[in-house]
Amino acid sequence: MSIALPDSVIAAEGEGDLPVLRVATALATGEVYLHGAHVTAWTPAGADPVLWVSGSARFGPGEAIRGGVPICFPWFGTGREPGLAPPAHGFARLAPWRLVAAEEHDDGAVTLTLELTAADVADVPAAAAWPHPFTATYAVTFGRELTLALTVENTGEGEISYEEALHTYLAVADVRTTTVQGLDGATYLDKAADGGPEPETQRGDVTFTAETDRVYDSAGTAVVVDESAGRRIGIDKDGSAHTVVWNPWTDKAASMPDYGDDEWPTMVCVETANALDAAITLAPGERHTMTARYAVTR
Ligand SMILES: O=P(O)(O)OC[C@H]1O[C@@H](O)[C@H](O)[C@@H](O)[C@@H]1O
Repeated sequence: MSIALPDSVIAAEGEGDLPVLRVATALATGEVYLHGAHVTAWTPAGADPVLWVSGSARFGPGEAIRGGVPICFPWFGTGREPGLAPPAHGFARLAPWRLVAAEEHDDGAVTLTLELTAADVADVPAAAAWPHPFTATYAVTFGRELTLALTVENTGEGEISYEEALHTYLAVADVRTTTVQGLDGATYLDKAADGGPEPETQRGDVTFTAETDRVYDSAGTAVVVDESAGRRIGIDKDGSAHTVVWNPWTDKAASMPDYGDDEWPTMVCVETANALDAAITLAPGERHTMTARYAVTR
């Protein structure tokens, strides 16, 4: 099925010859690859790019793009059961999503809707580990705000359970002078700590002085305060019990082949997620939507 595109959207060949949709409106520009339904760019008019993509990112079948907004589904990290990973973070970011709708709204914002079903992942090797019927629908709205809404429907006859994250890589001038507000008092699991899985409690704003890899119990708004750039990125959300904050710092950066050794100061991931004990369980016919909205302010 070919979908009619508004004038503000073009279909093109992107990096690695992968199909990409590029949006250009008076409000913003943006880009989404069908591979992984991966949003790789969003730049509101008059602003600097908000999403970060590594200069070493790999674009190709079987590769997850390093940067932008990878979709983690139906597991997060290594998942809650043995036998899911590798790959980390599920198969959705490796899968061929389909464009099912493209709409320009009266205010000039553009929504691209992509879909992935169990049938679409028949040839994705990692999907064999989670053999459940589902339909995932991802509505991406590029405007003065970026809105990402991931809906998963259980189309089978048994219960399904999954984890999910919108693993957003945000561009910052210097992570060492960046803070994340909104998580004060939240408990978190520190995946970077040697001390084990005991939850800790956030005191004040999150600052970055070492590898940071934390899953916060937080359903509320977070704000990335990028002091050196003089801008703030607000992340408002619905249907999400966790906020994950990640920066690999030096050693982990050096260990990743698709991430430049010196790139770590220029990004921070603030992820809208339902992981671990907040995994979503759906009865047959049920659906769940997780939404993240990003806005830039000075
Ligand atoms: O390298 P990946 O699979 O894209 O994952 C990047 C990071 O993603 C984060 O969400 C995880 O908490 C980290 O542990 C992980 O290292």
